[in-house]
Amino acid sequence: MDLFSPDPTANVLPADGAVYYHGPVMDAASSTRYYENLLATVPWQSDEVVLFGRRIVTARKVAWYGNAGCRYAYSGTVKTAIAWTPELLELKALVEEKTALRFNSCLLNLYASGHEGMGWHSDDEKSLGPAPTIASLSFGAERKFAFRHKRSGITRSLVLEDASLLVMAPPTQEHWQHSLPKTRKVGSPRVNLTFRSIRLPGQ
Ligand SMILES: O=C(O)CCC(=O)C(=O)O
Ligand SMILES: [Fe+2]
Repeated sequence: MDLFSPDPTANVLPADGAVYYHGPVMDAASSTRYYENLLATVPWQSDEVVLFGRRIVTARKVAWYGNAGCRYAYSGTVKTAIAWTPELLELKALVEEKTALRFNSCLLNLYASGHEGMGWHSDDEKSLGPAPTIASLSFGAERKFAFRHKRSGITRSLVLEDASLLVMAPPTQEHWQHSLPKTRKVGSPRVNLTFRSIRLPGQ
């Protein structure tokens, strides 16, 4: 085995969770093709979140794709998923093959540069169920990704490379928060896709 390639069976976290970094999961030509397709074709929009009772418009842009009928209650608004494109279905199939899991929706994030990031949070919305696995695919600029344990405050971080896959398995969201820190060192865009499984009404 190449000493420098990540071991997808090694847990990034020391306790209370399971995070696996697969490194790049496709060749450079494919990743450039997906990156350019996503930048150009996704209807990117600023996200609106309610924080301490105030409405905040984020610099980061988002889009939410999913199976027909996927609705998602999130920070005071209800979102309806956009129908999968052929490219996103290809990426979903790749992620499902790597994780041996199925996903029915995907939240896409666009960070124009290192001036944009995402603060500490857990992906613990009720609609994800009690033990969600989140699979995160990254394209474009390399960015640092950090974890912080909710009780002890200990942190772990890693660099998410172009075309890389990160899998956050249960009970990670229960005990850890994650963030994408802002940085002055990055001047180019990063696209991130987080595949999730939303529980639909009646399930
Ligand atoms: O951009 C990332 O890598 C993380 C995105 C994230 O944490 C989220 O969408 O919940
Ligand atoms: Fe998240």
